[in-house]
Amino acid sequence: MFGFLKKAFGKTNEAIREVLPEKKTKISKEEFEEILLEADVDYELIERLLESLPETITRIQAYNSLISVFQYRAEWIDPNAYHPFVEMIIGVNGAGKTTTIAKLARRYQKEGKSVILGAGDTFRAAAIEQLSRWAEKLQVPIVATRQGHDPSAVVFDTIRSALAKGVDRVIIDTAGRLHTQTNLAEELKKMVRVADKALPGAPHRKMLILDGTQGSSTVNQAKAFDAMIGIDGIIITKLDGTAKGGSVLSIADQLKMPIYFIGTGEQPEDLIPFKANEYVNTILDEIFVPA
Ligand SMILES: Nc1nc2c(ncn2[C@@H]2O[C@H](COP(=O)(O)OP(=O)(O)OP(=O)(O)O)[C@@H](O)[C@H]2O)c(=O)[nH]1
Repeated sequence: MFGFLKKAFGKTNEAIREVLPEKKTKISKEEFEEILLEADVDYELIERLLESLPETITRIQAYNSLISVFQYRAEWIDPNAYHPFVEMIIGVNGAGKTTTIAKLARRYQKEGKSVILGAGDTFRAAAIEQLSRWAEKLQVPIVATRQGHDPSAVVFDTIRSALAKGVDRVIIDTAGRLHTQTNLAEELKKMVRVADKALPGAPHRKMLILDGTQGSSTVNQAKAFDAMIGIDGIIITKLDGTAKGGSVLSIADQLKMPIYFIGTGEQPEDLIPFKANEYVNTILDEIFVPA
């Protein structure tokens, strides 16, 4: 797992090495500040972190400082607590929703769970096609209608089909953009209401997909979606292709929501559970000489 994370943060680690060509046992406050800036951590957060640190910083001190960002109370949702477990995948177009749905489906299959997909982005024909292709590749059933049809009908049919067939996990795609933001909010709210009608309590998890290459600016997107329907958790994609790995800290700090997974590539296997301690250690391994 550690190796996977290292690979995912390759570009961020390169950026750190530019600031600090050689690993050290202690670093100065200025060096720590520069490293965090280079990794795209929000400046206001950096200032806060530096405030409580001494002029020269050891690994333990840096660890305690960075890990503190993740120490907020958040409710973690366990898919195994529900049958079927219904999950809605939310986010702007291009964030990586479709690919992430494929990754989740593959992951659940590996856990021995049966999966059904719902093609709830009926705004774009391409989205329906793309998800259908993944369904075929992964050999999972999919409920899809034609472009322009009501996505809430897809939600209802997908959940009912899961109930009828005893499927374990339901993953529903949603539109990332409609003609107006108000339309999008109304559509997402209706999808949530209809899910609850099909199965009281559903959807159990509304998962937001954030594009890691967009850095800390994704925080505003997240707040907008959270205001619309309430977000239960986050997946950050494309961290493998960017030096902005530090944005995870800003996202955690500002949203205080569970970060469930990070996307580390374009293949269905490229999804790893996010663990704050591994993340912090991956960054610190690049700064400090091994103890
Ligand atoms: N390197 C990398 N690429 C990713 C990752 N996740 C998604 N992508 C790529 O990002 C692009 C957009 O992903 P999609 O899954 O199509 O995104 P979407 O949010 O469904 O976007 P639309 O299809 O435009 O709605 C694709 O080329 C994916 O292969 C990731 O974790 N790492």
